[in-house]
Amino acid sequence: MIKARGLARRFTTKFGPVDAVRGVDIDVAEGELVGFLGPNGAGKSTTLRMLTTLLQPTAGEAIIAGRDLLTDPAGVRKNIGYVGQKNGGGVDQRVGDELEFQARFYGLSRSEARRKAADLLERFDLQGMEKRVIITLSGGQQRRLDIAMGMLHDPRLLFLDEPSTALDPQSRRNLWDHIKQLKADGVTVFLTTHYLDEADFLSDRLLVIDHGAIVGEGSPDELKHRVSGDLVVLGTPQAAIVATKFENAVVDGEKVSFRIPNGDRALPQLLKDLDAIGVELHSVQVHRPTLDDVFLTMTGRSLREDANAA
Ligand SMILES: Nc1ncnc2c1ncn2[C@@H]1O[C@H](COP(=O)(O)OP(=O)(O)OP(=O)(O)O)[C@@H](O)[C@H]1O
Repeated sequence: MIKARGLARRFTTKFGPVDAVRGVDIDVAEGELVGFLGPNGAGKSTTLRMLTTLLQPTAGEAIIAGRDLLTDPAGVRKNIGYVGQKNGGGVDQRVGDELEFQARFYGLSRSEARRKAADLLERFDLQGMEKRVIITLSGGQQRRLDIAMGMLHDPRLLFLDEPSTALDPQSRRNLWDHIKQLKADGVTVFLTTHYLDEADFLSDRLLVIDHGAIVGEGSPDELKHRVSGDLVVLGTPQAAIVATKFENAVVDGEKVSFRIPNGDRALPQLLKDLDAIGVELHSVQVHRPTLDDVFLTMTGRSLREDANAA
């Protein structure tokens, strides 16, 4: 669905050139839900704007939904949906009017537009809201309406830019369910996010971008396994002795922690070995690595801190 090679964008500013995206390769198969994860300023929006024809790349090429980005941008536009960070349509319009107006814009007849609007309102849990003025909808309802508008022409590939920004936790979960449903309906989804929980929950596969370059790729679980291993924390009065057995072990009073691959599977043998050398244990915990551990290992920075600072 997406095959991009060496896609790059340099901005010229009065302070000199800014290489926002430095030659990225992106492959997305039909039916995948791919998360594009990175901190603020990493180059997510710039990449997305290039993939959706809104911004001309300074180098590289791409085939999007079967069309050539450089030679057939109109063809790309016809075959994709794009939901930006601030869509909203005409905020002083009524929900139903706006959907029908946009549907007519895509060439649907009046009756087809009405049918399509009703269908999308139901699909995105907005039944009965036709007559509401858009600005009176809740944040979550407005986001769902934005996505409904992006789906008016039944694109097989949908781009979502930071879909759940500024939503409360309950609305975010609800929106995520709708995004998962799109995938279940066969739509290929490519979304940008700087939220670890969103990337983890939604993505079949993640592309991690930092400073305009892709620094990691894989399913959330693959990335977590590959980079950090599981964190094992043992409570024992002999913490210092246990620490000598593991590389990178950290002792904190009567606690010792260290990382090992597949901690849950390794643990039974490990406990037997410790017992054999007379180590007395009070508690045992295994923590699976988080995507933040992954990001920290890849870039030396915590994405959580970046996200909190945003
Ligand atoms: N029009 C522009 N002119 C100059 N620099 C730009 C322009 N647009 C983006 N940049 C710079 O390019 C880099 C990447 O920006 P981009 O908006 O793609 O990041 P992002 O990952 O989407 O961040 P955010 O999550 O904040 O939207 C940043 O350093 C940004 O300041």
